[in-house]
Amino acid sequence: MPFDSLDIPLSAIARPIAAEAIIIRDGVIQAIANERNETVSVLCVQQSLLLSQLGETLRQLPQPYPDFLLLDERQRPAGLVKVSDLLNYLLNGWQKQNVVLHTILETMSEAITIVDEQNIVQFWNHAAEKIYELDRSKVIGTSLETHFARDSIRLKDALAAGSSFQRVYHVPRPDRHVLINSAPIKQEQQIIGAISIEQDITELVRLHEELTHTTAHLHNLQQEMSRFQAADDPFYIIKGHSLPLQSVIQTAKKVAKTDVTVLLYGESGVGKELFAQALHQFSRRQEQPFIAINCAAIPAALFESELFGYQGGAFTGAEKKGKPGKLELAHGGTLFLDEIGELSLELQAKLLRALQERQFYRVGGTDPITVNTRIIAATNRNLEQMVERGAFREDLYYRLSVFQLEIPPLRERKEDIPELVHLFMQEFSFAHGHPVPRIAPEVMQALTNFPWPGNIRQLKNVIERLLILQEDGVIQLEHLPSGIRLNHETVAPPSAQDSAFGMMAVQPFEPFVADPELERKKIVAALERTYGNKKAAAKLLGISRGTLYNKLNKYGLH
Ligand SMILES: Nc1ncnc2c1ncn2[C@@H]1O[C@H](COP(=O)(O)OP(=O)(O)OP(=O)(O)O)[C@@H](O)[C@H]1O
Repeated sequence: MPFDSLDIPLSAIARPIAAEAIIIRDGVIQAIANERNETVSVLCVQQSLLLSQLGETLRQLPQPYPDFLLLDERQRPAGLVKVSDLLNYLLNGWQKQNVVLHTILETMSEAITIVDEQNIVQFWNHAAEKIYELDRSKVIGTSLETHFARDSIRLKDALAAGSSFQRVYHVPRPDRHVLINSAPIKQEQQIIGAISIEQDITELVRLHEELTHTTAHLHNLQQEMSRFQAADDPFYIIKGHSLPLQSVIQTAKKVAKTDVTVLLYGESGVGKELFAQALHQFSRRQEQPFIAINCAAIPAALFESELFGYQGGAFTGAEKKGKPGKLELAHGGTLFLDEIGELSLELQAKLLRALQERQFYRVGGTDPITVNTRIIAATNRNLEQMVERGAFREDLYYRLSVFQLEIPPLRERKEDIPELVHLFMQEFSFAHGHPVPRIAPEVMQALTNFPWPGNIRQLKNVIERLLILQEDGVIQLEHLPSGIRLNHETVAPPSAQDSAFGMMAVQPFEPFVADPELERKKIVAALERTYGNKKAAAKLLGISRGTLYNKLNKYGLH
């Protein structure tokens, strides 16, 4: 039997028959004599018979079925078709077709499910086993509802409504995205089951999400670039769109246009120097020098000559013709006094005098020097407390803090972290000649939850380290410094503020969640976040894979 034929070529099965064995009455063939010369009733049929006709034909006959007398085109006897031969032929053909059909279904990369009219699974192919991680031995003969949430079974629609649908996007489980083709299986207008063919597009969805992410990032970069090209906003070097940071920037822009002395407050590494530079660039003095001096880095003995300069021959080792100090070099521009809290009381007095009188003397000099220099100072110390303790002069404090700008630490503007991470990742990748690696979601989560005592400087260092340690273009949790990993493992439950931004869709897991609905949601979110990868989801949730499987069972999340 050809694989695709529904015709039964009767002549191929027919046995030869002698003309004298045929019994004709009233000109009509009535019967034949068999080998033992007994009379046997026959059914006269044409050369070939459609399978559908065969069923119909047999149904009209008495049982046991008679043999067939085959007629040729001119209605002359052409041979005898024995019912047993016909059954053998049909059985053989059915077996062949069955094997072919099975091979086709098993070779397909789509998940194929066939249910009967009771929604009991009759067929479950290899691709379905793989996609749903369910062995056929567990599925065949059971209801789909034992494995999938009731309202996620689209086959039921095909069964109930008897309608077909094509390429319907569906999420049968939190970790799976499929396109379904489904149709009822009908036999003579009666629905006897349904079939669904599901194409797994999980990977496609994941890639698409990544692409959207990358495109959004590219878009941000382009925006930044255009701002850079416009070169009209010196504050663009200060990255971050959080409200606390943006509000400091707005205030800084206002004070930048004046000549007022500014005191920048903030923890180490928050970007005080960046602010000082931007303040200068945004001021009328932008064409004039910006000179920075770190009060902590210069030994007290040298500080005075650094700040005020010295006269030729003022002391041994000094240049003959003398040297201008930073205050003088910054004339017309800005002098940035970093770490002002480290200045000794003696030097504080000297600095105060210079600021008050707007003139000073070089070390060993006798001629007063008058300068027009704007002062911006910065500190990570609490100067008010230092004043109370007598470690900082009160008059200098008031002189410097005409306008105070407090730069918030990174932990108070966590929403800036993903942006900064991506930015530094790009910068360092470029510098090291690497392609930009991908960051596993749990890494971003760990970075965002870390309190960053060293602020942006520390974050920058960590990113550079990650870039060196990354493997295969992906940064994983194990690449993080142990302190950050430890914090990630023990971090407190999410605050309302944390969940305000998308990167934090999944929050660290609390092992004993009292509210099962909340626990269920967390698990679903983790599976979505990890595209159904249970190992990664368990890691993200901070539980073992076994516990995750137990919980999936408990919540029916299959
Ligand atoms: N908002 C920001 N965007 C991009 N880079 C930043 C930002 N803030 C700080 N940085 C970077 O972080 C590092 C530390 O910044 P900066 O030196 O300005 O901090 P600081 O507050 O002056 O530190 P310290 O008090 O220790 O002197 C620098 O490399 C700086 O470029």
